Amino acid sequence: MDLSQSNGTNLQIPVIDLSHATAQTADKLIDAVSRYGFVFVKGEGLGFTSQILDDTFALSKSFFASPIEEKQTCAISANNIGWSSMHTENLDPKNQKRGDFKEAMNFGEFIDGKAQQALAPAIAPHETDIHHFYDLCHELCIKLLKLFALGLKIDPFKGGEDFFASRHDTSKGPSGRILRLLHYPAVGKDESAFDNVVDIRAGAHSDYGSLTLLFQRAGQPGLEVLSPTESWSPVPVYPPGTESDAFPPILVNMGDLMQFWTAGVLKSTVHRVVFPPGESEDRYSIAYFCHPLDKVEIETVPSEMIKTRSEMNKQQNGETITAEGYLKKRLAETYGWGKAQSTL
Ligand SMILES: O=C(O)CCC(=O)C(=O)O
Ligand SMILES: [Fe+2]
Repeated sequence: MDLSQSNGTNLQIPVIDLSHATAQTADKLIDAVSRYGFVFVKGEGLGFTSQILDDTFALSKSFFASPIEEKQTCAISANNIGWSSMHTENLDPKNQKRGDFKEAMNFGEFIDGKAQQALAPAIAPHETDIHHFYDLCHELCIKLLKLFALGLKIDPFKGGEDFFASRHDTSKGPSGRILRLLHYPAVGKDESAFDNVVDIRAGAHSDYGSLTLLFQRAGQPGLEVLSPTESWSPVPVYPPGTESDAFPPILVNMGDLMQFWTAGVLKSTVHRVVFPPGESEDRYSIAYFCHPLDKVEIETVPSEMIKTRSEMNKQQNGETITAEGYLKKRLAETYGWGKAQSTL
């Protein structure tokens, strides 16, 4: 099978309304992420509004349109935060010679309301807004983590609903979470080097953390998910039934750490971003990569649904790994970063 081609089949990723979440909502979520690794969520009370999304995307657009010298003032550092220019990141080094044709701005954790890296002039005046967006993303992740724990029927005497959420409680310590603005520029028709070939903009990969939130824009599709039959399925921006919503539902996917933690019960699915040939509009997206606290030990989840498969979680030497150790290992594998500090 030619994995570079899209086959056009839609995966029908479920859309779940979190407005009045119950145990039944939790079961539906678990069903979706154990099947697809992806789920759309929407609902009242999540804090996201059309205005907030429009403003954050407008900020992203103005940052990426800034002169290169300004963007270079916040160039990416070895701890994975800052601006990465076109072709810097190669998410699929086995199959791609060149890095992805995209640029990104990664924000690490805010400390006392301050970003931990330099901010370019387009962003500096909006530090508080970015911080607010960051917080909304984290609150949604906590809500989802509680529902996952509920759906997995985690032993109430061993953390119950709070099992995952308490391990992501950022008031207790640092974590590797990242808010990422992404820009995929359109390539003019005459310059297109991609005629008749799929123009892959984010190489095939799975995410590293516990879960990822993805915000897409109307009219800017491109995400594809590798289906269990090993074909690429496009993910719509507005899945069926949401077409008249004020803004697209938020796409949630599991990261590799969550798959590892739940012994494969919750799936981390390979995905990529492709650009339609001749598309003249740039694509912008925003991702929030949620991670447990650095010092959290990724120990067996006390759930009967997971126990049977949990022995896979032991490292070869029988010790558990921390969230920080896991992330460093993955970054070192991809970028050759932090090898010296890696705990593995
Ligand atoms: O831009 C997108 O839609 C997806 C980006 C992505 O998968 C990533 O940055 O990990
Ligand atoms: Fe991703």
